[in-house]
Amino acid sequence: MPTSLKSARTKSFADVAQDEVRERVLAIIGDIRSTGDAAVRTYSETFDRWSPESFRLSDERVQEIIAGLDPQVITDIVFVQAQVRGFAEVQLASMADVEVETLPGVFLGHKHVPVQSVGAYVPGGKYPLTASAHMTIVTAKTAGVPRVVACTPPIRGEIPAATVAAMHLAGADEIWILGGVQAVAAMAVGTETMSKVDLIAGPGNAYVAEAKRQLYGEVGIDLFAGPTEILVVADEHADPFLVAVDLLSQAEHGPESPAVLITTSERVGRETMAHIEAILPGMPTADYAGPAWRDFGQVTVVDDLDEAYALADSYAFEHVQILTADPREALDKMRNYGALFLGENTCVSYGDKVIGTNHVLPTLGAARYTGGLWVGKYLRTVTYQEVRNTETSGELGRVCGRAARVELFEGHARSGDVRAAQYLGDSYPWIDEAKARYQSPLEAAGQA
Ligand SMILES: NC(=O)c1ccc[n+]([C@@H]2O[C@H](COP(=O)([O-])OP(=O)(O)OC[C@H]3O[C@@H](n4cnc5c(N)ncnc54)[C@H](O)[C@@H]3O)[C@@H](O)[C@H]2O)c1
Ligand SMILES: [Zn+2]
Repeated sequence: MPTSLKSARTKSFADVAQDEVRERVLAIIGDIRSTGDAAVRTYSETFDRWSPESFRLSDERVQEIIAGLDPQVITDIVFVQAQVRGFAEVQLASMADVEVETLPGVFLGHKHVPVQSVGAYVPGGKYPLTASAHMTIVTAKTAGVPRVVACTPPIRGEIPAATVAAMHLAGADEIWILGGVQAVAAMAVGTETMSKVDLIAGPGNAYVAEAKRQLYGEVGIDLFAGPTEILVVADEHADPFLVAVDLLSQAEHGPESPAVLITTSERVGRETMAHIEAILPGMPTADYAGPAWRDFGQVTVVDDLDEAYALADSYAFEHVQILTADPREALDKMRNYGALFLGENTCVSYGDKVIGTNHVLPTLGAARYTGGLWVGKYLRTVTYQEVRNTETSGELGRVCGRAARVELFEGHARSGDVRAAQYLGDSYPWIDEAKARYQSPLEAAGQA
């Protein structure tokens, strides 16, 4: 039986705030839909105190911003983008186009066609999330998306220079300093200055994630990627100090970010909690990490690792870190997670910032039905068919006629009938009657 050493104060952020978020987002989208750029500007002023002449940066401005950066920042961006691109290319190569002959002369196939325009949302309200530019833009460009519009908010009234550099180096075609619902809505519905996109990708806070959710259908979205979540599965071999550091690394994203430890060792659970209390006071981002841990932090002791995996699966969390003697076991035993981090030599921060797997990942249980952002999310798998054998076409026509009439679809059935008649000589009274009633328009004109 699981024993709780620390439970969350409130069940989840979704339970406490979702209604308020939903209504506010609905109103903002409605305003942007009706008054376009004017509403975008008003909301940018209200939420970000940001109202430049143009929200879109010119190429010259982008070059100036890049020139002002420490060269090491650029070198690191280039390194990380190479990791993200390299892995995305391997994933792309795993997606073969197919064509198969299923019956004599029947050719069925699928192709992967890139989405033609993408809006990449790069968060930046609390932190300038430079790495999100690699994740959304490099991956879109690897998929072959021709137009990528990149949006990020100003941070405390300033343009986030490293993020702009990352957007440019990733291959963004347009760079806009615009955040929140106003950016997502402008990209989805279009305004006087923004031409709308086909799909919006990228993570964000509860408002951004909700805006994508509400606009889905009108525009494509990658997935529901809201406030960060971390869950650690640890056995008695885990180092409680490391567990504490890694839990706080994700709690710092914001006060609504849950951090959960499931362990087979009560000692590891208690020592981790004590380390967290000791680390927090000296942590510059304690204003976010502290409340996140206090309100949404959980520690549960279970009897064995199978119970730990089952409990972890029930959370379906974004990030799941396995700190056990045999971390790879989780690959076979776990089902619900956005990304797995196996063993103490890696961590969620590597996934977030450097290693090359995508950090845009499902939250709030979305891991039950989707993985994270990857090159495949920017591709549409479209099918085609061709029948090169008339006899097979006639035989399919007979089946089509019968199958469609079961559904009372006479029109569908007739498309099958005409082919069965033409290629196999079948006769259908409706064809004879329709042909008898037919009058050629040329003859009709001649008679008049
Ligand atoms: N799931 C993932 O893959 C993933 C990855 C990275 C980051 N994240 C999450 O992204 C989020 C980033 O959040 P952030 O806030 O720092 O940046 P953000 O860019 O997502 O949001 C900032 C914007 O929120 C808007 N906003 C702020 N308060 C508002 C209000 N009261 N009403 C309406 N709009 C408001 C503002 O317009 C601002 O531009 C974090 O929650 C982080 O955990 C998720
Ligand atoms: Zn993180």
